[in-house]
Amino acid sequence: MCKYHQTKSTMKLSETKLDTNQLSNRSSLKSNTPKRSDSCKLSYRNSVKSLKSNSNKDGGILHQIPDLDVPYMEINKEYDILKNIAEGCFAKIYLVHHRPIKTNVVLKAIHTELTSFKEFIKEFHYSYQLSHHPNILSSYNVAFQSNDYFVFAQEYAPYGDLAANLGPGGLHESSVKSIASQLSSALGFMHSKSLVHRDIKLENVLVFALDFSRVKLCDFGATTKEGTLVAKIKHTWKNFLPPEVIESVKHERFICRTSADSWQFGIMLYSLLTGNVPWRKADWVNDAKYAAFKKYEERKTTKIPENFSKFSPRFLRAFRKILCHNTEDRAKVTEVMKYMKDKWMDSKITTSKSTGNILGQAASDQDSICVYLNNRESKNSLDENKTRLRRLMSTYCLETSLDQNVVKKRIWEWILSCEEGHGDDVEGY
Ligand SMILES: Nc1ncnc2c1ncn2[C@@H]1O[C@H](COP(=O)(O)OP(=O)(O)OP(=O)(O)O)[C@@H](O)[C@H]1O
Repeated sequence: MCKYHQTKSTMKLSETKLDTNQLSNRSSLKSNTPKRSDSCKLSYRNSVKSLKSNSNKDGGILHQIPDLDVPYMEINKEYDILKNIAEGCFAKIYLVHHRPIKTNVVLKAIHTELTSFKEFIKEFHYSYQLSHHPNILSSYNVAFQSNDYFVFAQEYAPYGDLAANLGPGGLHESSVKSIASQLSSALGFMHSKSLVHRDIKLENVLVFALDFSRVKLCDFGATTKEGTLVAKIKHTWKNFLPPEVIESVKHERFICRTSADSWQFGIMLYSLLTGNVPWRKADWVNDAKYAAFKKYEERKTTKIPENFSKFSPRFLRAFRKILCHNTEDRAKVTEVMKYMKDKWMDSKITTSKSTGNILGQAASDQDSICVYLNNRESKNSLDENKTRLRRLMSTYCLETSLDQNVVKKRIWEWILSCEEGHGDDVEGY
């Protein structure tokens, strides 16, 4: 069997055929350093063993980001690029064919100007170490630098991400339950190791079966140990940010908690069930939809907010707990499992689920629009990405027929307004 395709339970680093040792002919990044690929392998073999046997809450060795070096190699030396799958805010995602092993894998290539080497190693470390969970994307023990990119290898998700699979009316309740249970398991696993993902969104869940019976969490670029002081992640949808993050003072750090993942998980469930987001921003002062929900969640009114009226009373209870404003009282991600036997949508509600009624609000969320357009348009995205972007925007009920000159102007305004705070969006270790 191809070593890339071994099941996670049997995948050991010593058996991973294409590992950094196989890149040993390539010059080390720092020629005066010892052969770092050896220490990388050793370190990881130990840590995988420890991780499996380590049941204590602090995650043990998982939190020790190794002091690795990676070899230099040009991608085309061993790989044929088959497809540019996507461009995230930080990374280019390529489907490639690895000639020596004759197999297809994905390379995530992060521009060296967009990340530090330390941050890259941190993402690679968490991606690799969490890989043995069945609902977490498998990353391989392959990392290198190529020209201006830090690169690591992952398995390929044939059906893209959840955003690309979500229509305007949302998914069927049974599919959402299946996705919810898999993500609850993946996130519950991370939380049991005191790790916070910090960027739960539709684009970070990859689809391996068209009936959603196999989905996997990806993108551990923002993953952080619980309790660490962090700054806001700027390049993400504001709709998904929890209130405590929205409320955090600009440029000031805050303590990262697993409750933030619970919140984003709750917003994702809403999005999957409805094809919409519940509000533009969890800011009760400036967002009427969130203000109405907060009042209901805090039992200051019995009036169900209009955009929540389509859910069953039982699932409304779940939403109240997972979208609880108070982080101390917010439900854990695993709480959703208690509701698997209940109906989630209210069958009495017959109105169409697909009304894009937050267009007015969402279209004014220029940061969200610009983050995406800036990211994809300015990098000469492929048509495929543009289609995906349009689909994604329609999922979030964002205007898709924008005047491109207006868009460009907004992008530049946004870039200029961000420049001042650039570099604040990544936490320290
Ligand atoms: N292994 C994979 N197989 C298929 N598609 C993938 C894979 N990894 C990533 N993608 C696609 O590429 C997109 C971007 O990937 P990823 O989130 O890792 O990059 P990023 O630059 O860190 O993203 P972000 O913009 O969220 O910061 C994903 O949303 C998904 O659509």
